[in-house]
Formats: sequence, C-alpha cells, structure tokens
Amino acid sequence: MDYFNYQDDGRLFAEQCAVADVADKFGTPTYVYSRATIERHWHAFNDAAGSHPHLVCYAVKANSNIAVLNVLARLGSGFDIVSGGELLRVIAAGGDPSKIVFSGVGKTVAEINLALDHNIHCFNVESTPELERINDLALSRGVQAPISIRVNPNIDAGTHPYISTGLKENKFGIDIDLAEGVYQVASKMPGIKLIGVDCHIGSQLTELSPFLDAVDKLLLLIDKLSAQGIVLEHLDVGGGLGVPYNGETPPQPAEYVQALKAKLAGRKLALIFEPGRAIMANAGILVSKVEYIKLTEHKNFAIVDAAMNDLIRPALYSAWQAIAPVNKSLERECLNYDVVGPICETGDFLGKNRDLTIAMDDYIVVRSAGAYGSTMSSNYNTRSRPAEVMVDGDVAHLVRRREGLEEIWKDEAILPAE
Ligand SMILES: Cc1ncc(COP(=O)(O)O)c(C=O)c1O
Ligand SMILES: N[C@@H](CCCC[NH3+])C(=O)O
Repeated sequence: MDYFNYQDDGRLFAEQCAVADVADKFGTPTYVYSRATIERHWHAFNDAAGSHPHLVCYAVKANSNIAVLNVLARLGSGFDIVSGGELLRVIAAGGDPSKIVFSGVGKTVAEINLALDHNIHCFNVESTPELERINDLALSRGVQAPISIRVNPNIDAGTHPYISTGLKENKFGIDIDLAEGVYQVASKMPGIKLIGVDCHIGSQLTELSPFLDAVDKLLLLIDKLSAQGIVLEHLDVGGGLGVPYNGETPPQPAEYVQALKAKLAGRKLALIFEPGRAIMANAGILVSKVEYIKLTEHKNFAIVDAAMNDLIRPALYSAWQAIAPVNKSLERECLNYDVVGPICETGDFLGKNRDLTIAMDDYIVVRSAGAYGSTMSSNYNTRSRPAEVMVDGDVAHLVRRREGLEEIWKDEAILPAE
C-alpha cells in the first residue's frame, strides 16, 4: 500500500492530506513525510526478524529530523550514528542510547567520550588506530568499551561507485584478510569488550547476492575466532538495501531478512540491521513550485523553486527520481522538460527529459525524496533549506520550520572598522 496516492479527481495525497493544501499552508520547497510509511517500513524489518535476537538500528544519516527519529524511537528502534551530533539528535528525539551503534572512520576523542558517557550499545571500529584510541579512552575512565570490528569484505556491491563501500580501495573498515589479527590484538586490550562483527558494503543494492556473499565471509571469520575463544554475540550486516526509484526491483525487506536468518540458522548470533534508505526514501516527497516555463530552440526547461541545494542526489550521482504534477487533472499541454532549479550551476537539475503536464505556478513533487534529501541540503546560493512536514493521517505537522534568510549568516562577522 502506498501512502502517496492520486485521488480520482487527480489530486495527489499524502495519507489523507492533499499535497497542494500542505504546499499552500507551508510554502515550497517543502519535504513531506508520511508517518504511516515510516512505521510500515521499520516493521517490515522488525517483523521479519521476529523471534531471532535482533536490533533494527535506523541509519540516522538518511534523514535525521527529530520527528522521524522520534516516530522510530516510539517503535523501539535502535539507531546507527556516525557523529556526536547524530548521537545528541537521537537522544533529543527520545531514542535509547543503549540501542545505538556508532559507525564511521573518523571518530574524534570528543565523540568517543560522548558515546562512552551515554553507554551506547557498540562502536563499529574501522581501523587499528581507532581501536587503540577507544581502548585508551575507556581505560582512562575504568570501563570497557563494547566494540565490533567493521570488516571490509572486498565485495562489489554493484551500485554507484560513490556509494560503494565494501571494496579494498574504499576507506571503510578493516581488510577481511587482516581482521582476524586485529581481533586477536583487540582481545588483549583491557579497555575493549569484543561483542560483534560488522560490515556495510554499499548503498542502494538491488540484489541479495552481495549481502549473502559478505555474510558468508564474515561467518568464516566468526568461526575462526570462536575456535580461538573469541566468541561474538552479534553480526551487524549494515544497511544498503535498495528501493525502487525507476523500476528497480530490489528484494523486499522481508525476503532480505529471511535470507540472512537462514544463513544464521543454528547459531547463537544476534542480527543488527542498519537500514536508512529502505525506511525513509519512499516515505518522503519534495514539493516544489514551477516558477517559469522556459522554452528554447533546443530544450524546454521547467524552472522550479527547489534546487540542488535542497536535493543533491540528481546532481551528485546522476540519480533518477520520479517527478510528477501535484494535480494531474489540470488542462495543460504535455511537453518534455529538463526540471531545473535557480542555482548558478549547470548541474543544478532535479530531472532531465521528463514528459510533464505542467504550467507556471503549478506544484510538482519529486518522489522517493525522504532519504538523503534534507540531510544533504545546504545553503548554497544563500537559499533557505526546505521546510519539513510530517503527515499523520489527516493532519500535517510542521516538523522543521523554513529557516529565515538572516539565520543563514547570523553566525558570521565582519572585521572591526579601521
Ligand atoms: C555504516 C553505514 N550503515 C548504514 C548505512 C545506511 O545505508 P542505506 O541508507 O543504504 O540503508 C550507511 C550508508 O550507506 C552506512 O555507511
Ligand atoms: N547519500 C547517498 C548514499 C550514501 C550512503 C551513506 N553511507 C545517496 O543519496 O544515495
């Protein structure tokens, strides 16, 4: 069931809210999220894991609005974070720190200390120097830090090179061939408690096989370690499950989780999942207004009020996201457009070669925009980042006010007068 549907009269709804009414009320560009969709996607993972010991740790980077985090926290979700900022956001949103895993290659002293202060579930350690730093900091406060090693299994995730993370040449994790040795070293560190193993091979994966290949490699490692008395409690499979943006057919979360559970049959090994995109991408849309229709000899441009600073995925990865009018039944000529924003960059586009029945001042939506949309937005060209709204049934809640223009430079300062 989709919670972003056109009604018979041609108007697009988010749950029971007309998207045009939301845009009239809150202005554009605005991200609109559906609470019911977020909950359904989280449950798809959690329910499929069922009685197998597990933790679904939503990857905060996909969308860190505290309303999103709070909806998930109320379900009992865990969280995958990559910074002290994300840790404090999760706590501000009512998340449980004991269900947090901390990934990322560059954890600072301050961030590790913050995570130790809050007794997080696990550090996903990405290098030996990081391991040593965590050991030192834990020892200095007389505790043991719970850790798993993020292993880089050297597997081609078959996704865009910018979002592939599990190959030897990527900066992430510890080479699978070195991991056993690192576990042995870690097992002798008094400030370290080894509780798991972790991997994350990339994002927007549309096949099961790379995940399963990675798990096979990690299970071999787990068995080798257990023969040496290093017994791990969990296997963190990272995130990465893809979504349909343009006809892709990635495995459903249930199919993916079942396949992983089957791999673990007969083992006492808990599963940790770190889905980001699979929960949020199709739980959000970006609503924008057509400012101008510009017809040239070579191309037609729909110049809209959303831009690459609001949604950078098309510019950054040539990502394709569906674009549609908010009202399909308006009398308009259907033309082929490049949908572009007002930013002074040729790469500022939301979509190219799209057949659209639109006119000046109409609202349009970019679909599948709930993940890596707002979190990757910027103030480039001194533009306010979009407002964010969460729809819950027939009520649309403003969950992030559009920032005022002066707020953008309020922390800047000019030099003293001569
Ligand atoms: C360590 C880690 N976990 C989880 C995720 C979430 O990935 P996705 O949004 O593809 O599920 C990412 C981002 O790719 C990541 O780097
Ligand atoms: N930001 C990327 C995904 C990277 C995932 C971060 N580990 C995207 O929009 O597709």
